Amino acid sequence: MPTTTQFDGVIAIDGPSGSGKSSVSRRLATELGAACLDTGAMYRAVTLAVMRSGVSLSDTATIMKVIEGTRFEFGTNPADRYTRIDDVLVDADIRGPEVTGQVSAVSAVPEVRKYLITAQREIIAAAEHGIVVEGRDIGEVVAPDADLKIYLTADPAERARRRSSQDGSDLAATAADIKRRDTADAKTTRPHDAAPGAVVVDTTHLDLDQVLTALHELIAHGGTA
Ligand SMILES: Nc1ncnc2c1ncn2[C@@H]1O[C@H](COP(=O)(O)OP(=O)(O)OP(=O)(O)O)[C@@H](O)[C@H]1O
Ligand SMILES: Nc1ccn([C@H]2C[C@H](O)[C@@H](COP(=O)(O)O)O2)c(=O)n1
Repeated sequence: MPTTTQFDGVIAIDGPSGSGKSSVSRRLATELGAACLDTGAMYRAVTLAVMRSGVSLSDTATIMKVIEGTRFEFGTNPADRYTRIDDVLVDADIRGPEVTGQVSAVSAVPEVRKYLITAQREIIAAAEHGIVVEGRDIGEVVAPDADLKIYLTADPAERARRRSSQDGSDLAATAADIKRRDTADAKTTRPHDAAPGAVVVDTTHLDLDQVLTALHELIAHGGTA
């Protein structure tokens, strides 16, 4: 079992789709007694709200009216992470194929990013006992002064294998979807590159316990390998 390390700062975890950001962030936050923020869930939630509204993705002004008129809530307790839209839990809906197919396009709208980055910084500032924040642009854009920046990655084939064994999806279709999303996300963020100052953790040959052990060692040594 990884050792528990005292930490009450900000940890940024970025990486491509399926690299293990959510699983690792939730466990790390639990072991540190910190909060955790899934920024991908935020992009997914606004995507769902926009899709439900029927607004065209090219109509930025109306998209923003929909988003600003919607109540979003994001739970940051790692034991009880949730996403609500207008008081209704939407965790299953935001991870379904329809939202996954549209989220890169909505995330590419600059006004949407500005809105969510402001919200993310507010949540980070309000965290009282440290926070682990996961996404694609945390170490570079959202929290460039994070105390520790991690770039979590794994071979695309291994990422597809993990995702497909998690949800029972067809391996080839999952690999194609991961590739499509990495390519689409690369137009907006840099899922293939570590942020300046980030430590690269390649998990291709590491299980979750080994990843957690590596992260606790990094925290204990001030972010150096
Ligand atoms: N080191 C690991 N070894 C084995 N399986 C892992 C490892 N890390 C994550 N997994 C598994 O891989 C799958 C994808 O992980 P996870 O959802 O945490 O990735 P993610 O980077 O948050 O993905 P996305 O960006 O698509 O939300 C999960 O089933 C998770 O349990
Ligand atoms: N900081 C972030 C987080 C996520 N996104 C976009 C790109 C992803 O395809 C999508 C969903 O994220 P996931 O739940 O798969 O981690 O949201 C982003 O642009 N910036």
